[in-house]
Amino acid sequence: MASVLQFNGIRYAYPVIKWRSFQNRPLLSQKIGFETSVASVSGFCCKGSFTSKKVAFNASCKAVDSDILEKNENEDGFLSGTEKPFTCVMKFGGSSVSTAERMREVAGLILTFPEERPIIVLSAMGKTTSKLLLAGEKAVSCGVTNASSIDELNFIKDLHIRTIDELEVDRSVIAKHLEELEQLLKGISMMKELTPRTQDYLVSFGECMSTRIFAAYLNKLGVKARQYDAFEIGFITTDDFTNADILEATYPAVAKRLHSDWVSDPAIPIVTGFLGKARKSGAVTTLGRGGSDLTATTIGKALGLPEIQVWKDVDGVLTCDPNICPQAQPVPFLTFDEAAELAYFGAQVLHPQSMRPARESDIPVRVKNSYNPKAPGTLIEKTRDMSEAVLTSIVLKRNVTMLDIVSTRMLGQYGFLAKVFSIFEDLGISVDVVATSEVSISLTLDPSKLWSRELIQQELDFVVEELEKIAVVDLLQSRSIISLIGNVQRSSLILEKAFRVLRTLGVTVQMISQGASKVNISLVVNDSEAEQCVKALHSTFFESEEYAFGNGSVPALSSNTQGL
Ligand SMILES: Nc1ncnc2c1ncn2[C@@H]1O[C@H](COP(=O)(O)OP(=O)(O)O)[C@@H](O)[C@H]1O
Ligand SMILES: N[C@@H](CC(=O)OP(=O)(O)O)C(=O)O
Repeated sequence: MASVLQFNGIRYAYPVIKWRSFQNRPLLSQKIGFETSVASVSGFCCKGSFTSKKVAFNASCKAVDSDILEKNENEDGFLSGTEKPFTCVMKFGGSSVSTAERMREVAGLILTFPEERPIIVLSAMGKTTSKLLLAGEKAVSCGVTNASSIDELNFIKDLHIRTIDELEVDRSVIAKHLEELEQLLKGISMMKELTPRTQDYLVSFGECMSTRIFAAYLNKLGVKARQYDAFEIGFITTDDFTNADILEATYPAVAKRLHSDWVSDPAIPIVTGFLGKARKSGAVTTLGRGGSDLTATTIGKALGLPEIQVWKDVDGVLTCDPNICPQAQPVPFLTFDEAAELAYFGAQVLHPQSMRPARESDIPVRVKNSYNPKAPGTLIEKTRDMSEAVLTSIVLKRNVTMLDIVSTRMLGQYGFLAKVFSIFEDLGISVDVVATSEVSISLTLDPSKLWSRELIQQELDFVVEELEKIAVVDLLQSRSIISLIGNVQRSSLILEKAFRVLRTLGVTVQMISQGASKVNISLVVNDSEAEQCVKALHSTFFESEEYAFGNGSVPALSSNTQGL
């Protein structure tokens, strides 16, 4: 028996007989500790319920015919030449591949699952991206003669050459990139200018080098791997340098390229995270800091994969940033909406846009710890049991600008709101949190937009000037947004508890907003008080005895993880 799915014009045949024979084999998920998730993934690996479950993984996949290729099956029950090449995408962040030792461990982790055929997405090694950005800034003012001795350049060279030597792969793998990187910094110092376009090209060296080293290392181990620069294989983006959006054309292009290469010469793809190619200019773009998560979910959607894994240096998505609350605990389950909101409101652990492709194609995302693979991690899916859920996570976004805008009643109510938002639209500024009354609006401006567009005081002054034509405006800087992500159906309970905490601390909440997403309540406070508030809120919601996730306990470790 075989099933055939059609996706992006490619027909995939699934070996149902073979898959059924996997029934007694530990699943990937079990092996790395996803015990309670087995119910959600069992459909794609075995149980004979393949046809319906598998199709459900990707709405774009279309069941074409279930028996038509039956006669083409080989002895194993596999269809020769039409087997679906990849079983998951695994993204490893900078912290997972920061040294030669870490690269060895990640390779070992991948090889723990010989039955899987993953696509690997890698970020730049460790803090390479931040160092490249700093090197670029220094190059602008250091003078051509000093460009070669910029500290960050030498740090990056040392790190990569040391890694190559320790992994015993050939230095030639990245020699050209190191040479070109130095030339580029000299060019920047000559021009005394670093445009967003050049900046993206500059930081692309990080991912281009880490993937080349890792692919060479796998090949040295005898595991056939092929390196890919995302901007060469169909990642098409807008021309918004430093924060580009992925365009729809990416999905079929990437699927076609990875699939056809596999068919002609099977090898594990090692793809650069974070990078794309601008549709109009053809230049290299980046997807915003942390963008490799988005690369991974884009590949997951493009190929209709059953699972997307993002491997980090923490035990999953936590109840709070562990740098603020060291007692933060992993959240076992999240919905796409919760994860997106959490990321959007500042949790560094996931890229804000990364949930979109996964949600659109309904592919589960797992957040795992490459330093602690036995930890169950976080499973992100479309829905979860919210019956007892209260609060999932607390997120802090600092350095926010807030505007209080009070109408001078020159316009009617709807005219007033429309005019205010058209001013922001014209200036291309995103608004984060909004609270309105008939004659006034309080809102916060998205700080990431401010950074990426270098929205300086002058531009803020211009916004105020425009708004002052119709309103009295108060510009309030150094504010923080505390986002309470959870079950907003229980907002009374959340707010009652939260305000008790804030009253005890003597903190005044300057704005409150309950998002239409129904998973987020945002509170605006002064920057100087924010961290103390988050700690106290975390202690009340997550460290007291009455706390429970309300969605089942953290999945217990599977006995199959013992070998890891
Ligand atoms: N709610 C949260 N849950 C987990 N980690 C968080 C959270 N908020 C902030 N973080 C930080 O995010 C880091 C992981 O994200 P990131 O550095 O982008 O990982 P990677 O580089 O491995 O992709 C953690 O080390 C942690 O310090
Ligand atoms: N290297 C890029 C992209 C990325 O996703 O990195 P990480 O996975 O380490 O967050 C950055 O630092 O932003």
